[in-house]
Amino acid sequence: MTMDIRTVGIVGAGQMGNGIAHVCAAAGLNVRLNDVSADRLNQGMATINGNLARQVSRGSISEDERRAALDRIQPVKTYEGFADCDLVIEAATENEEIKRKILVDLCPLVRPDAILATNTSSISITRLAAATDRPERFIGIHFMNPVPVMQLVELIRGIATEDPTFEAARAFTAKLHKTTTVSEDFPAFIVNRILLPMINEAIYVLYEGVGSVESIDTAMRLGANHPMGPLQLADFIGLDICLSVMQVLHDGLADTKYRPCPLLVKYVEAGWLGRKTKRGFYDYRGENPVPTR
Ligand SMILES: CC(=O)CC(=O)SCCNC(=O)CCNC(=O)[C@H](O)C(C)(C)COP(=O)(O)OP(=O)(O)OC[C@H]1O[C@@H](n2cnc3c(N)ncnc32)[C@H](O)[C@@H]1OP(=O)(O)O
Ligand SMILES: NC(=O)C1=CN([C@@H]2O[C@H](COP(=O)(O)OP(=O)(O)OC[C@H]3O[C@@H](n4cnc5c(N)ncnc54)[C@H](OP(=O)(O)O)[C@@H]3O)[C@@H](O)[C@H]2O)C=CC1
Repeated sequence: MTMDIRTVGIVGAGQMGNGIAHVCAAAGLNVRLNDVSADRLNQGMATINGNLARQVSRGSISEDERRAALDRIQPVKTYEGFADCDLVIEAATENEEIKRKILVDLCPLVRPDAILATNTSSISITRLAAATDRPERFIGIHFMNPVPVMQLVELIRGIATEDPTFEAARAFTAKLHKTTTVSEDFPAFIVNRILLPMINEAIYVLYEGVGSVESIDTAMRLGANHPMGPLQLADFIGLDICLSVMQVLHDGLADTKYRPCPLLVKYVEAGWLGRKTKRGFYDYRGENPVPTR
């Protein structure tokens, strides 16, 4: 019988973690949300509240539904708070060492039958599974940003992932009214294998002086009907994540076509990570975003 996921733990209350918490709570699931500091947790809860309030003001949910969803999310300071979870999703920083440490620390504190998942954008599911005590109950559940809006979730099995784990993950994403696609466990899976080289190429176009930030974004918005220009999207995703995905592609596929653009490296080294640090290819500190090149 397929495991019924009712209580979900989430590690990381950043833009993805809080988005996943939002959609789970809105779908009636109980959520336990964890992050490294009380500050980060409070920021995550405030973002969820803001996004739910916007849904109320647009009439897509009622005030009672907003309050009920918020009440279903319990911030937890330690992994002991995950003791009653059926599923725990790791959605922390895109860094393999950090993710492995989280998984190692988590395992003794969650139920032996609980499923563990990662929202990684690019890292091998099989390698992350090997850091756990239950590779057969480990899977990639890759949400897209912004989670409350984007329809797709990629499911990625590691080499050891068993069928009941896959079926439980599929039933869970169906409860969230998302559409799933299945990807094999290759670097960056399907969406990011295609999307991130396009973004990296846009940064090369900027680096080589072919166009300005504004002309590149306008070209792709109006010339290819993309909802956001590639540099605007890079800032939205986070330049640290973009760089990390390109590094995983470059290392994992050993092809120079995936070489991260040196300008992307420079922005990340400067701490200009996009919207989350208020500066990236655009400066967000004023009323309207201003291109930084
Ligand atoms: C890196 C990875 O591993 C994988 C990835 O996720 S790659 C990134 C994938 N995402 C994309 O490519 C996003 C591209 N951009 C878009 O689709 C659109 O610009 C967008 C949906 C983000 C915003 O669309 P828009 O029409 O400009 O915005 P707007 O009209 O203000 O909002 C549309 C809806 O989105 C919601 N929304 C917008 N931004 C949001 C956010 N950050 N969080 C939550 N909800 C948001 C709004 O509340 C609104 O909801 P309702 O329809 O229920 O009222
Ligand atoms: N951004 C995107 O568009 C998408 C990202 N993803 C993936 O989702 C994951 C999260 O990304 P995103 O939400 O954007 O990143 P963010 O940087 O917004 O959030 C990551 C959060 O994890 C926290 N964190 C770091 N270490 C730990 C830890 N040991 N325990 C608990 N929390 C921790 C960070 O805290 P602090 O900042 O204090 O270190 C931060 O609050 C990544 O794997 C990313 O690749 C997937 C799809 C889309």
